[in-house]
Order: sequence, then C-alpha cells, then structure tokens
Amino acid sequence: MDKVLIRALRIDTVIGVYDWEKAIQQSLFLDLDMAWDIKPAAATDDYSHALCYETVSNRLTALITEKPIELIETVAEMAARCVMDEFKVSWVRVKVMKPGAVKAAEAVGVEIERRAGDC
Ligand SMILES: Nc1nc2c(c(=O)[nH]1)N=C([C@H](O)[C@@H](O)CO)CN2
Repeated sequence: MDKVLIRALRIDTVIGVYDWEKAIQQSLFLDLDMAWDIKPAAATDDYSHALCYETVSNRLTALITEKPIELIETVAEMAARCVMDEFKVSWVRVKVMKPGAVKAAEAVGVEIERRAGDC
C-alpha cells in the first residue's frame, strides 16, 4: 500500500484536562500515515494527483487549534476523520504525542488506525 507521510507536525494549542492547562498553550506532535496511490502522481508528475502533505498539515493545524480540547484521544480522532472526509483518504494511522506531560517520560501519546466506512 502506498502512503503519504507526515512526521512530527508540531501543533501549539490549548490541550489538557487540568485547569492550569486551559490557560496555556502546549505542543503536540502528530505523525500521519495516509494511504494514497502515488502511481498517478508519479506517472504524470502532476501535483493535482498528489495528496498534498502541506495542505493536510495546514488544515489539521487549523482544525486542532480551533478550540480548547481536553484529551489527545480527541485530537487523534479529529485528525483521522478530517483526512478521510475532506481528503478522501481510505485508511489512516494517526499518532499524537504530548511531550512533557509526564515528568519522567520523554513523551506520552496515543495511536489509532481508521478505515473509511468503519464507524
Ligand atoms: N489517555 C490520556 N490520559 C491523560 C490525558 C489524555 O489526553 N489522554 N491528559 C492528561 C493531562 O492533560 C496531562 O497531559 C497533564 O500533564 C492526563 N492523562
């Protein structure tokens, strides 16, 4: 399966369950693996056939920073839903990492896989 990848997309936003977190911005780092047949783009060298990782990155940043969110699980689901609904991606893996959330850990996070058509 061909994929388009985004690694360590930094999104600074209001994220967290505690009151002190609702008053600050913290960084999240997103990894996305998006199923995409790259043959048409490669065969024609035509951008219109490509899944634009820049457009996806900008859209996800806008979406996730729209309003405060408590859980990184919510971020992962929102990102997965967005790339499937808006960019017609049939399968996606999303990893959301929150550095500094646990003092003794470099980062903590969640990872999900979703397929279009599954609920
Ligand atoms: N599974 C999760 N556990 C926790 C989350 C979360 O989003 N998902 N969030 C917090 C707090 O916001 C924490 O990051 C503050 O350091 C705790 N556990």
